[in-house]
Amino acid sequence: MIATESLSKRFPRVTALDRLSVDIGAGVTGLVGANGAGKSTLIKILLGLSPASEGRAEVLGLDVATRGATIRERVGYMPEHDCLPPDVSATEFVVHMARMSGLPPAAARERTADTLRHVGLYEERYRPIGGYSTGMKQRVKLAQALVHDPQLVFLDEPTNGLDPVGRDDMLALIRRIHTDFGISVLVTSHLLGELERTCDHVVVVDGGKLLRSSSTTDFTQTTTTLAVEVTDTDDHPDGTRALREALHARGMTVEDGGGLPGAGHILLLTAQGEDTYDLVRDVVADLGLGLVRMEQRRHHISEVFRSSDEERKEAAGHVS
Ligand SMILES: Nc1ncnc2c1ncn2[C@@H]1O[C@H](COP(=O)(O)OP(=O)(O)OP(=O)(O)O)[C@@H](O)[C@H]1O
Repeated sequence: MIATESLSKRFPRVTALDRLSVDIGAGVTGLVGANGAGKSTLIKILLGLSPASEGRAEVLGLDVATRGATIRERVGYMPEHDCLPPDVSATEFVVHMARMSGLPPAAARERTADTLRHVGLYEERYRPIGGYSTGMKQRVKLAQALVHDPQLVFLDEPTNGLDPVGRDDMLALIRRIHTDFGISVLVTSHLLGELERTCDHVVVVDGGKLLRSSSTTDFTQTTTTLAVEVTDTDDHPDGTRALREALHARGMTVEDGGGLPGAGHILLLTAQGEDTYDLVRDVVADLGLGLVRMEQRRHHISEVFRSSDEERKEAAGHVS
């Protein structure tokens, strides 16, 4: 769907993209990076709206440097910032955008009604956009990106400014764009957790460079770390501590489950094969504790950032 080869974009004071080479296939792909990482710049280059300084890129097999107009016919774009006219209704605006994309009047009206229904804006479609909530405005922006039935959509920070419920609704909607209509999605966010849940594939950029590109399942692959949680008992009012001490006594290295939900009651230890499970089970039973859970931990995407930060700090340390 998208391929870039050593793509760079330099502004006078900053390099927004730095020799980025990445291949993105069909499905829902998350483009994640902190503010200023170069996400919006990449989208503008892929749409043929902004020229690259170096390198090349293709979208749907079309060269972005020469085929921008054709790319924009086949790709929908939801920009990050508010860009909606306040005085017109969602219907008027989306019909206008459909006409701009080349749909005849009747088809534009029909597609607009269908798309607004799909994004959950049907009831309010004749009210002026100026009176809409942030969530409703985001849906109008999404509808105009979808109205001409594109093969691919670029969604730039679609959950920006939404409350947690609004975020979840938007993420579910994004997933359905692919499952219900077969449209592939490139969605940007600076929030890792939401991409972990929504995307098939995640591309991580940092300072305009590619940090990692892999399937979400690869990101969240299981580790050799076991998370163990036990109950307290009358004999052991702090069951977690009792277990930690007992495992220590058997030569195991045990850490507190710091960043995990319910932290404090969770112990982390490295599994040395199947025997570790049996050992933990036996120690828990000997102490008379209840075993709430014992599971292999999964990686979180945020760890990719943490380890790259650590690498940077380490590199800086070596220089100084
Ligand atoms: N037109 C421009 N002129 C000069 N610098 C720019 C321009 N557009 C972007 N930049 C700079 O390029 C870098 C990358 O910006 P970009 O908007 O692509 O980041 P982003 O990852 O989309 O972050 P955000 O979500 O905050 O928009 C930033 O340092 C930004 O200040």
